[in-house]
Amino acid sequence: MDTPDILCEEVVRIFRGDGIEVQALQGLNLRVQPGEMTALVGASGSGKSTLLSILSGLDTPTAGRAQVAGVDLLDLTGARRSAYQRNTVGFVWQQTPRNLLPYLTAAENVALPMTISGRKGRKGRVAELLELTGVGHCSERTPSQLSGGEQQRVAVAVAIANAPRVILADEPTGELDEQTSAEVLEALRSVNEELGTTTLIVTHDPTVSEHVTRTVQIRDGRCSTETLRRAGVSDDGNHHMIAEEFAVIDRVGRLQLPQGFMRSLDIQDRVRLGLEDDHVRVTPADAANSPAADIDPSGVR
Ligand SMILES: Nc1ncnc2c1ncn2[C@@H]1O[C@H](COP(=O)(O)OP(=O)(O)OP(=O)(O)O)[C@@H](O)[C@H]1O
Repeated sequence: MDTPDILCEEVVRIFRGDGIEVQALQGLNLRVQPGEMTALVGASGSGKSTLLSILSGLDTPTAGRAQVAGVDLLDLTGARRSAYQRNTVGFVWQQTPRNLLPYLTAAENVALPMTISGRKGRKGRVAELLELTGVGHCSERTPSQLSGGEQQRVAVAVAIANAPRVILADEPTGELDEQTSAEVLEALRSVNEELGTTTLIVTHDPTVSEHVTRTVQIRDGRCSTETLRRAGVSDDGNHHMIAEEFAVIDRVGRLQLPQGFMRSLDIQDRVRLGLEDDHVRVTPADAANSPAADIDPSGVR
Protein backbone atom coordinates (compact mmCIF):
# COMPACT_ATOMS: atom_id res chain seq x y z
CA MET A 1 0.00 0.00 0.00
CA ASP A 2 1.23 3.57 -0.76
CA THR A 3 2.36 5.89 2.00
CA PRO A 4 -0.79 7.81 2.98
CA ASP A 5 -0.98 11.48 2.00
CA ILE A 6 -2.65 12.14 5.36
CA LEU A 7 -1.42 10.09 8.28
CA CYS A 8 -2.58 10.62 11.87
CA GLU A 9 -1.52 8.18 14.55
CA GLU A 10 -2.83 8.51 18.09
CA VAL A 11 -3.19 12.27 17.71
CA VAL A 12 -4.08 14.00 20.97
CA ARG A 13 -4.92 17.70 21.35
CA ILE A 14 -5.61 19.05 24.80
CA PHE A 15 -6.64 22.66 25.39
CA ARG A 16 -5.94 24.03 28.85
CA GLY A 17 -7.13 27.27 30.38
CA ASP A 18 -8.83 28.67 33.51
CA GLY A 19 -8.33 25.36 35.32
CA ILE A 20 -10.32 23.52 32.64
CA GLU A 21 -8.87 20.91 30.33
CA VAL A 22 -10.59 19.93 27.08
CA GLN A 23 -9.44 16.83 25.21
CA ALA A 24 -10.49 17.80 21.71
CA LEU A 25 -8.68 14.86 20.04
CA GLN A 26 -8.27 11.68 22.06
CA GLY A 27 -5.90 9.42 20.12
CA LEU A 28 -7.26 9.93 16.61
CA ASN A 29 -6.08 7.64 13.82
CA LEU A 30 -6.68 8.47 10.17
CA ARG A 31 -5.06 7.45 6.88
CA VAL A 32 -6.02 9.01 3.56
CA GLN A 33 -4.32 7.43 0.56
CA PRO A 34 -3.01 9.47 -2.40
CA GLY A 35 -5.86 10.44 -4.72
CA GLU A 36 -8.62 9.62 -2.21
CA MET A 37 -11.51 12.03 -1.70
CA THR A 38 -12.80 11.76 1.84
CA ALA A 39 -15.42 13.57 3.90
CA LEU A 40 -14.96 14.01 7.65
CA VAL A 41 -18.28 14.45 9.45
CA GLY A 42 -19.29 14.66 13.10
CA ALA A 43 -21.40 16.52 15.62
CA SER A 44 -20.45 20.00 16.78
CA GLY A 45 -17.55 19.78 19.23
CA SER A 46 -16.39 16.35 18.02
CA GLY A 47 -12.96 17.69 17.03
CA LYS A 48 -13.20 18.30 13.26
CA SER A 49 -11.87 21.87 13.26
CA THR A 50 -9.13 20.94 15.70
CA LEU A 51 -7.95 18.22 13.35
CA LEU A 52 -8.10 20.53 10.34
CA SER A 53 -6.07 23.20 12.17
CA ILE A 54 -3.38 20.59 12.82
CA LEU A 55 -3.39 19.32 9.23
CA SER A 56 -3.17 22.89 7.91
CA GLY A 57 -0.12 23.60 10.05
CA LEU A 58 -1.91 26.26 12.13
CA ASP A 59 -1.86 24.20 15.33
CA THR A 60 0.32 21.41 16.77
CA PRO A 61 -0.85 18.20 18.47
CA THR A 62 -0.19 17.70 22.16
CA ALA A 63 0.93 14.13 21.36
CA GLY A 64 0.91 11.63 18.52
CA ARG A 65 2.07 11.70 14.93
CA ALA A 66 0.65 13.75 12.05
CA GLN A 67 2.05 13.83 8.52
CA VAL A 68 0.75 15.30 5.27
CA ALA A 69 2.43 14.32 1.99
CA GLY A 70 5.40 13.08 3.99
CA VAL A 71 5.79 16.38 5.91
CA ASP A 72 5.94 15.88 9.67
CA LEU A 73 3.61 18.46 11.23
CA LEU A 74 4.98 18.18 14.76
CA ASP A 75 8.23 20.00 14.12
CA LEU A 76 7.08 22.44 11.46
CA THR A 77 8.48 25.89 12.08
CA GLY A 78 9.14 29.19 10.30
CA ALA A 79 10.06 28.93 6.64
CA ARG A 80 9.14 25.23 6.39
CA ARG A 81 5.65 25.99 7.67
CA SER A 82 5.20 28.74 5.04
CA ALA A 83 6.50 26.47 2.27
CA TYR A 84 4.16 23.70 3.45
CA GLN A 85 1.14 26.02 3.42
CA ARG A 86 2.09 27.51 0.05
CA ASN A 87 3.00 24.38 -1.92
CA THR A 88 2.04 21.13 -0.20
CA VAL A 89 -1.54 21.82 0.86
CA GLY A 90 -4.32 23.95 -0.60
CA PHE A 91 -7.18 25.32 1.51
CA VAL A 92 -10.82 26.08 0.90
CA TRP A 93 -12.46 27.77 3.88
CA GLN A 94 -16.15 28.40 4.50
CA GLN A 95 -15.80 32.19 4.53
CA THR A 96 -15.07 33.91 1.20
CA PRO A 97 -12.81 36.63 2.67
CA ARG A 98 -10.45 33.88 3.84
CA ASN A 99 -10.26 32.44 0.31
CA LEU A 100 -10.31 35.43 -2.03
CA LEU A 101 -9.02 39.01 -1.99
CA PRO A 102 -12.00 41.30 -2.65
CA TYR A 103 -10.22 43.80 -4.89
CA LEU A 104 -8.72 41.21 -7.27
CA THR A 105 -10.56 39.50 -10.13
CA ALA A 106 -11.05 35.73 -10.08
CA ALA A 107 -8.12 35.31 -12.50
CA GLU A 108 -5.87 37.57 -10.38
CA ASN A 109 -6.82 35.66 -7.23
CA VAL A 110 -5.82 32.36 -8.87
CA ALA A 111 -2.58 33.87 -10.21
CA LEU A 112 -1.53 35.32 -6.83
CA PRO A 113 -0.23 32.12 -5.12
CA MET A 114 1.71 31.30 -8.31
CA THR A 115 3.25 34.79 -8.36
CA ILE A 116 4.31 34.41 -4.73
CA SER A 117 5.90 31.03 -5.53
CA GLY A 118 7.54 32.36 -8.72
CA ARG A 119 5.72 29.82 -10.89
CA LYS A 120 6.02 30.19 -14.68
CA GLY A 121 3.23 29.86 -17.30
CA ARG A 122 0.71 31.52 -15.01
CA LYS A 123 -1.72 32.90 -17.56
CA GLY A 124 -2.45 29.60 -19.28
CA ARG A 125 -2.69 27.78 -15.96
CA VAL A 126 -5.16 30.32 -14.51
CA ALA A 127 -7.51 29.80 -17.48
CA GLU A 128 -7.18 25.99 -17.24
CA LEU A 129 -7.93 25.90 -13.52
CA LEU A 130 -10.95 28.21 -13.79
CA GLU A 131 -12.30 26.00 -16.61
CA LEU A 132 -11.68 22.86 -14.56
CA THR A 133 -13.74 24.23 -11.65
CA GLY A 134 -16.50 25.43 -14.00
CA VAL A 135 -16.00 29.19 -13.62
CA GLY A 136 -14.02 30.09 -16.74
CA HIS A 137 -16.71 32.68 -17.55
CA CYS A 138 -16.03 34.51 -14.26
CA SER A 139 -12.34 35.24 -14.74
CA GLU A 140 -12.64 39.04 -15.00
CA ARG A 141 -15.11 39.47 -12.13
CA THR A 142 -14.28 40.40 -8.55
CA PRO A 143 -15.73 38.31 -5.67
CA SER A 144 -18.61 40.75 -5.07
CA GLN A 145 -19.72 40.12 -8.67
CA LEU A 146 -19.87 36.34 -8.11
CA SER A 147 -22.55 34.15 -6.51
CA GLY A 148 -21.64 32.23 -3.34
CA GLY A 149 -21.16 29.02 -5.32
CA GLU A 150 -19.00 30.74 -7.96
CA GLN A 151 -16.86 32.26 -5.20
CA GLN A 152 -16.26 28.80 -3.72
CA ARG A 153 -15.41 27.32 -7.13
CA VAL A 154 -12.89 30.12 -7.70
CA ALA A 155 -11.57 29.34 -4.20
CA VAL A 156 -11.01 25.73 -5.30
CA ALA A 157 -9.01 27.01 -8.31
CA VAL A 158 -6.94 29.21 -5.95
CA ALA A 159 -6.35 26.23 -3.65
CA ILE A 160 -4.83 24.15 -6.46
CA ALA A 161 -2.88 26.99 -8.11
CA ASN A 162 0.48 25.70 -6.85
CA ALA A 163 -0.42 22.05 -7.58
CA PRO A 164 -0.58 20.89 -3.91
CA ARG A 165 -0.68 17.17 -3.15
CA VAL A 166 -3.59 17.69 -0.73
CA ILE A 167 -6.65 19.95 -0.51
CA LEU A 168 -8.21 20.61 2.90
CA ALA A 169 -11.71 22.05 2.73
CA ASP A 170 -13.46 23.33 5.86
CA GLU A 171 -17.25 23.45 5.43
CA PRO A 172 -16.85 24.58 1.79
CA THR A 173 -20.62 24.36 1.27
CA GLY A 174 -21.61 25.68 4.71
CA GLU A 175 -23.39 28.78 3.47
CA LEU A 176 -24.85 27.38 0.23
CA ASP A 177 -28.15 25.79 -0.82
CA GLU A 178 -28.22 22.16 -1.94
CA GLN A 179 -27.97 22.80 -5.69
CA THR A 180 -25.08 25.26 -5.33
CA SER A 181 -23.34 22.95 -2.85
CA ALA A 182 -23.51 20.17 -5.42
CA GLU A 183 -21.74 22.42 -7.97
CA VAL A 184 -18.92 23.21 -5.54
CA LEU A 185 -18.54 19.53 -4.64
CA GLU A 186 -18.46 18.65 -8.33
CA ALA A 187 -15.64 21.20 -8.79
CA LEU A 188 -13.70 19.48 -6.00
CA ARG A 189 -14.43 16.11 -7.59
CA SER A 190 -13.23 17.29 -11.04
CA VAL A 191 -9.95 18.42 -9.46
CA ASN A 192 -9.65 15.10 -7.62
CA GLU A 193 -10.31 13.07 -10.77
CA GLU A 194 -8.34 15.15 -13.28
CA LEU A 195 -5.33 16.03 -11.13
CA GLY A 196 -5.41 13.22 -8.56
CA THR A 197 -5.31 15.72 -5.67
CA THR A 198 -5.98 14.03 -2.33
CA THR A 199 -9.00 15.78 -0.81
CA LEU A 200 -10.34 15.99 2.75
CA ILE A 201 -13.64 17.82 3.24
CA VAL A 202 -14.72 18.64 6.79
CA THR A 203 -18.45 19.18 6.92
CA HIS A 204 -21.79 19.13 8.71
CA ASP A 205 -23.54 18.77 5.35
CA PRO A 206 -24.95 15.21 5.02
CA THR A 207 -25.27 15.57 1.21
CA VAL A 208 -21.46 15.75 0.90
CA SER A 209 -21.33 11.98 1.49
CA GLU A 210 -23.03 11.44 -1.87
CA HIS A 211 -20.09 13.09 -3.67
CA VAL A 212 -17.26 11.14 -2.08
CA THR A 213 -16.30 7.47 -1.90
CA ARG A 214 -15.39 7.55 1.79
CA THR A 215 -16.99 9.30 4.76
CA VAL A 216 -15.27 9.16 8.14
CA GLN A 217 -17.34 9.94 11.22
CA ILE A 218 -15.53 11.53 14.14
CA ARG A 219 -16.97 11.15 17.65
CA ASP A 220 -15.44 12.45 20.89
CA GLY A 221 -12.10 13.18 19.25
CA ARG A 222 -11.70 9.80 17.54
CA CYS A 223 -12.73 8.27 14.23
CA SER A 224 -15.66 6.01 15.05
CA THR A 225 -17.21 4.77 11.79
CA GLU A 226 -16.51 4.90 8.06
CA THR A 227 -18.91 4.63 5.17
CA LEU A 228 -17.52 3.44 1.85
CA ARG A 229 -19.44 3.98 -1.39
CA ARG A 230 -18.81 2.04 -4.57
CA ALA A 231 -20.58 1.51 -7.86
CA GLY A 232 -22.52 -1.73 -8.11
CA VAL A 233 -24.76 -3.46 -10.63
CA SER A 234 -28.10 -4.84 -9.46
CA ASP A 235 -29.76 -8.02 -10.78
CA ASP A 236 -31.67 -6.01 -13.41
CA GLY A 237 -28.36 -4.66 -14.79
CA ASN A 238 -28.82 -1.11 -13.46
CA HIS A 239 -25.81 0.74 -12.04
CA HIS A 240 -26.21 2.23 -8.59
CA MET A 241 -24.09 3.23 -5.59
CA ILE A 242 -23.73 0.84 -2.67
CA ALA A 243 -22.88 2.37 0.72
CA GLU A 244 -21.55 0.19 3.51
CA GLU A 245 -20.80 1.36 7.06
CA PHE A 246 -17.86 -0.02 9.06
CA ALA A 247 -16.69 0.55 12.62
CA VAL A 248 -13.12 1.89 12.81
CA ILE A 249 -10.74 -0.25 14.87
CA ASP A 250 -7.24 0.90 15.81
CA ARG A 251 -3.99 -1.03 16.11
CA VAL A 252 -4.58 -2.02 19.71
CA GLY A 253 -8.14 -3.16 19.01
CA ARG A 254 -10.14 -0.17 20.28
CA LEU A 255 -13.45 0.57 18.58
CA GLN A 256 -16.55 2.59 19.46
CA LEU A 257 -19.85 0.72 19.60
CA PRO A 258 -22.60 2.78 17.97
CA GLN A 259 -24.70 4.68 20.52
CA GLY A 260 -27.84 2.94 19.20
CA PHE A 261 -26.37 -0.50 20.01
CA MET A 262 -25.39 0.66 23.49
CA ARG A 263 -28.89 1.98 24.15
CA SER A 264 -30.84 -0.96 22.78
CA LEU A 265 -28.91 -3.54 24.85
CA ASP A 266 -28.41 -1.18 27.80
CA ILE A 267 -24.65 -1.66 27.53
CA GLN A 268 -22.61 0.30 30.07
CA ASP A 269 -19.32 0.08 31.95
CA ARG A 270 -18.27 -3.43 30.90
CA VAL A 271 -19.13 -6.21 28.44
CA ARG A 272 -18.24 -9.87 27.90
CA LEU A 273 -16.28 -10.67 24.74
CA GLY A 274 -16.34 -14.01 22.99
CA LEU A 275 -14.28 -15.15 20.02
CA GLU A 276 -16.37 -17.08 17.49
CA ASP A 277 -15.14 -18.71 14.26
CA ASP A 278 -15.62 -15.59 12.15
CA HIS A 279 -16.67 -12.82 14.51
CA VAL A 280 -16.38 -11.38 17.99
CA ARG A 281 -19.38 -11.51 20.35
CA VAL A 282 -20.11 -8.61 22.70
CA THR A 283 -22.57 -9.28 25.55
CA PRO A 284 -23.72 -6.93 28.32
CA ALA A 285 -21.87 -8.08 31.44
CA ASP A 286 -24.75 -7.96 33.90
CA ALA A 287 -27.45 -9.59 31.76
CA ALA A 288 -26.85 -13.35 31.84
CA ASN A 289 -29.48 -14.16 29.22
CA SER A 290 -29.63 -10.90 27.31
CA PRO A 291 -29.23 -10.94 23.53
CA ALA A 292 -25.69 -10.42 22.19
CA ALA A 293 -24.48 -7.69 19.84
CA ASP A 294 -22.32 -9.55 17.33
CA ILE A 295 -19.46 -7.73 15.62
CA ASP A 296 -18.91 -9.20 12.21
CA PRO A 297 -15.46 -8.40 10.72
CA SER A 298 -17.03 -7.37 7.42
CA GLY A 299 -19.19 -4.65 8.96
CA VAL A 300 -21.31 -3.66 11.92
CA ARG A 301 -24.64 -5.41 12.24
N1 LIG B 1 -8.84 27.01 21.48
C1 LIG B 1 -9.59 26.22 22.23
N2 LIG B 1 -9.59 26.32 23.58
C2 LIG B 1 -10.34 25.50 24.36
N3 LIG B 1 -11.15 24.55 23.87
C3 LIG B 1 -11.23 24.40 22.53
C4 LIG B 1 -10.46 25.23 21.65
N4 LIG B 1 -10.74 24.84 20.36
C5 LIG B 1 -11.63 23.84 20.46
N5 LIG B 1 -11.93 23.57 21.75
C6 LIG B 1 -12.83 22.52 22.26
O1 LIG B 1 -12.45 21.30 21.66
C7 LIG B 1 -13.60 20.51 21.33
C8 LIG B 1 -13.58 20.21 19.82
O2 LIG B 1 -13.81 21.43 19.12
P1 LIG B 1 -13.80 21.56 17.53
O3 LIG B 1 -13.98 23.00 17.19
O4 LIG B 1 -12.62 20.86 16.98
O5 LIG B 1 -15.11 20.73 17.14
P2 LIG B 1 -15.88 20.68 15.73
O6 LIG B 1 -16.23 19.24 15.52
O7 LIG B 1 -15.08 21.34 14.68
O8 LIG B 1 -17.17 21.52 16.04
P3 LIG B 1 -18.00 22.48 15.01
O9 LIG B 1 -18.61 21.53 14.02
O10 LIG B 1 -19.00 23.12 15.92
O11 LIG B 1 -17.03 23.44 14.41
C9 LIG B 1 -14.79 21.30 21.77
O12 LIG B 1 -15.16 20.84 23.06
C10 LIG B 1 -14.27 22.73 21.83
O13 LIG B 1 -14.99 23.48 22.78
